[in-house]
Amino acid sequence: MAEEQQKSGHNNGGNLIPTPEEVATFLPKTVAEGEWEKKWEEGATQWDLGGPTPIISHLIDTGSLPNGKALVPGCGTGHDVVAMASPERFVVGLDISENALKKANESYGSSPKAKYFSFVEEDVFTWRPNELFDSIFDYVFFCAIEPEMRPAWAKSMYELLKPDGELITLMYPITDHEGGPPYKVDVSTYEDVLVPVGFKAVSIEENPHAIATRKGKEKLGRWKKIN
Ligand SMILES: C[S@@+](CC[C@H](N)C(=O)[O-])C[C@H]1O[C@@H](n2cnc3c(N)ncnc32)[C@H](O)[C@@H]1O
Repeated sequence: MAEEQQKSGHNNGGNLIPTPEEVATFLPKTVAEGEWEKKWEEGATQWDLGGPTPIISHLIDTGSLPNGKALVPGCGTGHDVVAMASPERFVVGLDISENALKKANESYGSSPKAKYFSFVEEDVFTWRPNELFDSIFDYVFFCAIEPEMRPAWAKSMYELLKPDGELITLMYPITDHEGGPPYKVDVSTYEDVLVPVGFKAVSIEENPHAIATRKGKEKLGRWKKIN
């Protein structure tokens, strides 16, 4: 059924799942207008933590990140990508911004881990590699896209993962502010788009490792792709 939903672009459970043609009509907003590139050029990147988000280090230390091939969509300067990379886990950091990836390469291009990750300049909504991923980690990407793109985001996550792949969402910001980006989120915001395309929540937990300014505004969601 999930497959049918994807192909049809029909309304399921109140969520419109766009066809690739519809997604293409959204793209001018995020890509052609060059908004993200401008932010990177101007250094208006207040979201950048300057290092990996602490929950990633915790998941690595506790052996709770899947091995295999991992994707970080909207990876920015790639701190999480490099932290996650290991001989057991090859990580692809994807971003549409040439400037973001230039910074990522400047910072990490000569890292001793360089053979375990790569940065790819592509659009999450249209990029479909031949080889699918075992896991995807989304942090500050879901909240950065326009809310009407969320069904297309869910569809992309589904299409980029292997059949039993895992999507890990660090849900942020769980607030009640208006506007964005970042746009406010909550658990149901993710459920509303992930469940109709074929994901099941495995666990949703508070993030005790959030940085001080994000404390109480983050939850870690782990989702399995079911068919
Ligand atoms: C708010 S930043 C977050 C970066 C990083 N995840 C972090 O937490 O530091 C969102 C990133 O998504 C990228 N982005 C926006 N739309 C994208 C798209 N359609 N495909 C790939 N990357 C995209 C932007 O260039 C930007 O680097």
